[in-house]
Amino acid sequence: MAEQNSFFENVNKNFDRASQFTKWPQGLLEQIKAANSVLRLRFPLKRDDGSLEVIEAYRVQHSHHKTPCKGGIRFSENVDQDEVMALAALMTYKCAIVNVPFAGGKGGIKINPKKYSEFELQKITRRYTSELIKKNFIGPGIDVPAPDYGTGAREMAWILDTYMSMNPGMIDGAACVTGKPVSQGGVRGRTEATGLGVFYGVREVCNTHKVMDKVGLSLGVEGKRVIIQGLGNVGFHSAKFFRAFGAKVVAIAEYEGAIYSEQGLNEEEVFKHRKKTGSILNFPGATNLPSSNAALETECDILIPAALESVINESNADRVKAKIIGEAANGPLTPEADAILNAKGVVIIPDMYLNAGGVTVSYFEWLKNLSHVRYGRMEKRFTENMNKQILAQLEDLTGKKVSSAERAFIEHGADEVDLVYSGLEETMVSATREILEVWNSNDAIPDMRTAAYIVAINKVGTSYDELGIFP
Ligand SMILES: NC(=O)c1ccc[n+]([C@@H]2O[C@H](COP(=O)([O-])OP(=O)(O)OC[C@H]3O[C@@H](n4cnc5c(N)ncnc54)[C@H](O)[C@@H]3O)[C@@H](O)[C@H]2O)c1
Repeated sequence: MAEQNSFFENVNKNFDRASQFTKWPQGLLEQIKAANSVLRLRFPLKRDDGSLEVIEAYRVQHSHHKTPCKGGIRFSENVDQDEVMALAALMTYKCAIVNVPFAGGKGGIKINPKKYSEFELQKITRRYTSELIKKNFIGPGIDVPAPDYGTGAREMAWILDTYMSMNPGMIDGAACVTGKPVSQGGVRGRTEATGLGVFYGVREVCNTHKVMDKVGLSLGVEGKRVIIQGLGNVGFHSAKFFRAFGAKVVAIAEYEGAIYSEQGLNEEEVFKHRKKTGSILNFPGATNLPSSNAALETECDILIPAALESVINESNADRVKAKIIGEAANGPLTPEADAILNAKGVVIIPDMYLNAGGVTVSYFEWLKNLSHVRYGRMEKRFTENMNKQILAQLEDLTGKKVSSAERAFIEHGADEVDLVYSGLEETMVSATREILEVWNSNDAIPDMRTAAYIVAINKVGTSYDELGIFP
């Protein structure tokens, strides 16, 4: 097997393939690709047993064509500078595609969070935040972190508290980080946003005749057999929405193994079982697959890798049987796997926009924090009846059923979660259509990933073009 490229090289390889379909000069393309600012940190942690350990961490601001930079913070043993640069680059392209006015950033701390106590994790997070503050790598208008692999609302609250302690009285301070608990300025719907966005994006692709004819499947997600890799934040919520909208989750993989059930798995029950027993295996009514990776190679309509990068590569791509792959994780396919699967006619819905639900809803949270408004429930009481009438009239007028998010929004009034869901749905549907339109516009564009990169490069390129080059 040939030596694998690094993750950042893979991102740039995809970029280069797409850039041939754009009009931008080579120099500008090189600037768009480059990771502008890379912060490499080493700091000490005093562990609970009194010993000292050196912690390795990064924050990368990939681009500054818009501010602030935006991107999650990952806690994982695999973190290195290259990975964080790649993830930050993907954030730049992702934000451009979904028209979120941020540039890409990403952070990473090279730890396995399971090996540290809660107190130690808090110390690591707070020290990391203080380093970001000192180096001007965090702030509502500078760079705004969010959750990613291995982190969640708890860590975001620690970041907020550290930021506010070191910037007392700052009126917009809550906007320094997103994905916070709702009680700390977070927004309802952020936790499930990435998984819901994955669902909306895949559903829109599944509603497209051209794609479904190509892969030989009937229209719609209903009844489709789905496999999910990784039952974390993104995988769990993707599974939840696929099931809720009539698809069947036939297999779920975690790092310790994978389970299969032709009848379909309930992700909530699987999650509880894993919590109780410490393993996904031996779930009542399901069969254990021979290995975790076997799930990737099991027959299904839609495969959702929602764990980590490069899980589908040259060594296993030809055994993948899915007809559609929805890249919920960042970079789950290497370019070699991409080529093998494209040659087999598989439709791959690319990470750089499919998992944009998180950053889209983070944008809503950031706006909420800056505007100091509360997307409240007051309006709900006053508008409920009126909205029911609007719903009936809308269905009469258009002669078709309104979407579930529209229905929720209209029936229940301007509830925060409804606003978030409908905003997210509109964003994902428009982005999918824009990418499919570019893909269909030129037979030489090989796949959806290339089309998505073309959309992103054109938007970032236009920004540079209009702003001019300083000085
Ligand atoms: N959280 C977000 O809002 C968000 C947004 C955009 C993209 N993403 C991407 O989605 C992916 C998952 O992120 P997350 O936030 O859900 O992380 P998470 O930590 O909540 O969950 C990841 C899960 O994957 C499992 N896993 C790890 N290796 C595995 C393997 N080899 N096989 C099967 N399962 C494995 C882990 O045990 C964990 O349960 C990452 O690539 C991340 O960058 C996350």
